[in-house]
Amino acid sequence: MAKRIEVKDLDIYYGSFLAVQGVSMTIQPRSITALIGPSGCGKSTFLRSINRMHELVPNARVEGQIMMDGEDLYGPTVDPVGVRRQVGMVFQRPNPFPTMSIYENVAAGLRLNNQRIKKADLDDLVERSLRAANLWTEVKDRLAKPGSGLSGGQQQRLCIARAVAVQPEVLLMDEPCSALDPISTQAIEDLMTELRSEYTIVIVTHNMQQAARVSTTTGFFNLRGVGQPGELVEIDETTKIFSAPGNKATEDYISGRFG
Ligand SMILES: Nc1ncnc2c1ncn2[C@@H]1O[C@H](COP(=O)(O)OP(=O)(O)OP(=O)(O)O)[C@@H](O)[C@H]1O
Repeated sequence: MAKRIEVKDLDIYYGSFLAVQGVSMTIQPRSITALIGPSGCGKSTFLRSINRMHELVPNARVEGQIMMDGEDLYGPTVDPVGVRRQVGMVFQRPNPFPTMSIYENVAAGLRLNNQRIKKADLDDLVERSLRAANLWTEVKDRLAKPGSGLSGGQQQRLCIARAVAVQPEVLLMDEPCSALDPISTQAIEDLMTELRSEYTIVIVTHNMQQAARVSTTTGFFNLRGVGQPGELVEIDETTKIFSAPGNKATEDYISGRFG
């Protein structure tokens, strides 16, 4: 299921404001790529360009190319809704559909994709997704209860179950643990490590220890200067970035000298 993403010379705009400039990188399948960097350097903007959510902002656009297993995600005939189905996203704050039950939260996307799905098949997929998100045992006796009644960490795992239910190729996670306590954070990190074997995962995090713990590859973004666009400074194996980065700015950032 996992796919390789190749980004070439990507520029990302909000209207006339160039927020991110000249990003080129390869994101490997069955791996976790962490994106780190100071506030405002464009990590979230870049992440949202991978599933074409960026263009939901009025007048926002990209130039350049993002290829997923050879297919240009911004090709003229490509349906952005289809891209978002293949490239799932988990946000900073858990955002389950508040009035829906736990079951319906996971089933909603499946129903949208396949309106004729049989109840037994849906039950099976909901269970599988909740198991994949390490949530099944905690919720199996309360599937009809609202998703909003779960703890923050459980809600975030519910959102991950909802994202994996539609069997995406890629999972984007924008600071998925920043609203969670350390125990829930560990549960999500363990889950990411398990999901790694099946997906291409890209995570934005401010937590350097988290990037070091969970990711295989780390990309460091920085601002070229005040009022200047963000750029990808370097990307390499996580162990290398945290032990011997190639760039002074990366070293300063990971050692806490700025950001
Ligand atoms: N909807 C928007 N409209 C206009 N400009 C935006 C919008 N969202 C972000 N920006 C701008 O784009 C730049 C990059 O922002 P972005 O949120 O991607 O950075 P970030 O690295 O993810 O920051 P943080 O770590 O604080 O979340 C910033 O200058 C920001 O002000």
